[in-house]
Amino acid sequence: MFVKLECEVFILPVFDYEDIQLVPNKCIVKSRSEIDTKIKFGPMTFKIPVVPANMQTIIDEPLAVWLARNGYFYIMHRFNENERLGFVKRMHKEGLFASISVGVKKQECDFINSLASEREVPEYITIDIAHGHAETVIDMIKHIKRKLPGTFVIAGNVGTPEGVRELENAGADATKVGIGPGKACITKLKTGFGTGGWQLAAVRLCSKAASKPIIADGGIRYNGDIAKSVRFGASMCMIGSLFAGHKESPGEIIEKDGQKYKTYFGSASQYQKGQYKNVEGKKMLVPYRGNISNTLREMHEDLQSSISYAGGRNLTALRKVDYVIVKNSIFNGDNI
Ligand SMILES: NC(=O)C1=CN([C@@H]2O[C@H](COP(=O)(O)OP(=O)(O)OC[C@H]3O[C@@H](n4cnc5c(N)ncnc54)[C@H](OP(=O)(O)O)[C@@H]3O)[C@@H](O)[C@H]2O)C=CC1
Ligand SMILES: Nc1nc2c(ncn2[C@@H]2O[C@H](COP(=O)(O)O)[C@@H](O)[C@H]2O)c(=O)[nH]1
Repeated sequence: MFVKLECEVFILPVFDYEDIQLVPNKCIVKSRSEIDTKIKFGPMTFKIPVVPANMQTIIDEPLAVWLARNGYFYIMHRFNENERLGFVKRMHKEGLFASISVGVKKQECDFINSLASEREVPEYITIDIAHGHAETVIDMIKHIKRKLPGTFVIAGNVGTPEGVRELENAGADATKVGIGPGKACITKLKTGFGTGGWQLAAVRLCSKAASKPIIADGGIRYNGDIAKSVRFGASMCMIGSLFAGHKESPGEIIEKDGQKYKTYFGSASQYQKGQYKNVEGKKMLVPYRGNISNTLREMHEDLQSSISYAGGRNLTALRKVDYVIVKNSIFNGDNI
């Protein structure tokens, strides 16, 4: 499949995670334990290039504390608006970094002003909007940079090189790429728009235009997709559904036919919004998976293996590997 962009001359390949295989290089380590998966992102360095999605069924304060304490990046969601100042204060009091989300409405500008006047400067602020290539987001980036110049600002979501460039030019320190590839997403069905089905190709296009880090957001279904995101230019991967089923996940536990599940719902679903208006998200059950530390450990180990296949010792090795497009055939007829 190919997409024609703007004029007849540029024809770009379109693919998603399941269409790509990375091509191995000679191994240069004796053990995968020698391999370093750390990533510097903004002012801090983290164990792996992965962040749980800033959604209400994925992250809450106890999990944010655990992640920060254990060397992982986190972004708190923005849906408990009035708790955020206290959250930043509590994280700082514990000697932990504060990473929060904001929207773009008028009261969000006032919230930024209150952080500035209280001298509570979060290390990271993420502007979390469905259609991030917008003047409202540009204004919010400028407002945060004016009031809290020390904060690392992540802005999104976008799905095009033009979106990345405009947000970077407005002052964003990183951009988040992904419109509609999420598991709980129905944007692609309700609006006809987005990067659903070609998210990895969109990450590639956007990263080529970017001069600052990008976060690949949505559509990651297997640990190998993290290596693929890095190959195509992501510095960080935001993941929702793979993190939804844990003991620590805030979603409700449900028992059905003797099996345990947790609920996962979209941030633009009626369950988040409290009403059926401009709904672009749905609710689902995901199988219960036990402790999040096991999943993070497995992601770390799998990424170490990926880097060994890339023929390197750290994440930079992944950026240079060859790849092949194997349209929807990587499963080779197998079901997982
Ligand atoms: N990554 C993705 O693909 C998507 C993610 N989401 C998630 O859902 C949550 C809610 O997002 P969002 O609805 O933006 O947040 P809000 O409901 O806070 O909306 C933010 C502002 O943007 C306006 N707005 C929202 N969508 C559009 C649009 N398509 N065109 C013009 N203005 C718009 C809203 O006004 P009004 O509502 O009056 O239009 C509001 O003023 C976020 O967490 C977001 O990340 C949602 C959809 C897609
Ligand atoms: N279109 C929508 N996208 C949403 C919604 N809520 C969250 N999201 C996005 O999904 C990713 C997580 O994707 P996953 O494939 O890892 O589950 C998240 O980070 C948001 O960008 C929504 O209601 N509609």
